[in-house]
Amino acid sequence: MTRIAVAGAGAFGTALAVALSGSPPEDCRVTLWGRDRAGMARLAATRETARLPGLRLPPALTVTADPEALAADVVLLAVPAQALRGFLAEHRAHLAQAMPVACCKGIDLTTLEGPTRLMAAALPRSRPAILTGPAFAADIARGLPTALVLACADETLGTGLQRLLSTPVLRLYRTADVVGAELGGALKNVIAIACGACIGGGLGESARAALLTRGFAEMRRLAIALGAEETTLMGLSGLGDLVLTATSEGSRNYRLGLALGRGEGFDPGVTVEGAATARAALALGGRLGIAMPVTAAVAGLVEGRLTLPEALRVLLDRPLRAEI
Ligand SMILES: NC(=O)c1ccc[n+]([C@@H]2O[C@H](COP(=O)([O-])OP(=O)(O)OC[C@H]3O[C@@H](n4cnc5c(N)ncnc54)[C@H](O)[C@@H]3O)[C@@H](O)[C@H]2O)c1
Ligand SMILES: O=P(O)(O)OC[C@H](O)CO
Repeated sequence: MTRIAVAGAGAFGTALAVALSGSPPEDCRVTLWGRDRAGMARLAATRETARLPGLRLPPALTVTADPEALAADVVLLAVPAQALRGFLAEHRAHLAQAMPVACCKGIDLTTLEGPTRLMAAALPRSRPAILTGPAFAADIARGLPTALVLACADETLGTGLQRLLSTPVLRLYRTADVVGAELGGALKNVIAIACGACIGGGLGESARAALLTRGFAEMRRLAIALGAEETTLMGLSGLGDLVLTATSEGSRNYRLGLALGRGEGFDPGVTVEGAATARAALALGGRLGIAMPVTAAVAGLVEGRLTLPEALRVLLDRPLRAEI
């Protein structure tokens, strides 16, 4: 019997748990763990969650707030990237024997490290993996067809996880390029905020295409300098996720951008990974001497240091250059 635990009962964790328990491989049990005891008791009773309206949890899915559930064979970590370090520190003992799979997209603002480095530091005996790519939780939960990428440096473990976590409609590709997969997922959120601000500010779809493309060039530059392979960035986690997130109001990052562009407020309780990651990526770019003008504009916007017209002027006033 393989025990899969999903840690984090937000939109993505719940969607993954639902997808995996809807058609579990033989001899597999799926448990959704959340930290909020009252909330998890309510979820167990009602089988419904406000995070995914209209969804009913399948009967095969166990939900709990008991941290013992984290002592599973495979644990999918679907907590926000900025919460991952704290989560790992708090639950290190339970996770010690597990195969951890990051399911979050971001760069930790304090350490400037991605989820798999944080996992390797907290759980030194583990071989961390990451599951990422273009998919909204609501689409996965509804059983719509989606494709993600599973990255693990150990090819045997990666192949096992790919089989375990694929379903008839959730198709997993595999890569050994963990750095590329996690940076593709983290950095696309920053560019999605820029694209949302562009549309929210009435700058037009042509400007958005330019931002998306030049933002992608920036993503590739930083990721490759940090050890990623270019092909990974051209795949599902990178271009694929950027296209989804930078063009859809289903994305929270894009919606934050829309609000910034329109000069409207935005609920600070909503998980928007790109806001902190813009600052982290800018710091990494500074450390490596990599120009990141779109990321700098996003960091300036989210911190309130720049208005949209100011950010636009900075981008347009840059010296003319070759397209690389
Ligand atoms: N929602 C999506 O469509 C989607 C798709 C792909 C990837 N992701 C990624 O999944 C991650 C989680 O996003 P989400 O959409 O589930 O967000 P969410 O806001 O819906 O849920 C986050 C959950 O994490 C829990 N949490 C926060 N800090 C915690 C901590 N220290 N310990 C334990 N639990 C904690 C919260 O209580 C909440 O239940 C993000 O990195 C996001 O980029 C989301
Ligand atoms: O709602 P967002 O902006 O966090 O995007 C969700 C996923 O990352 C899309 O792949």
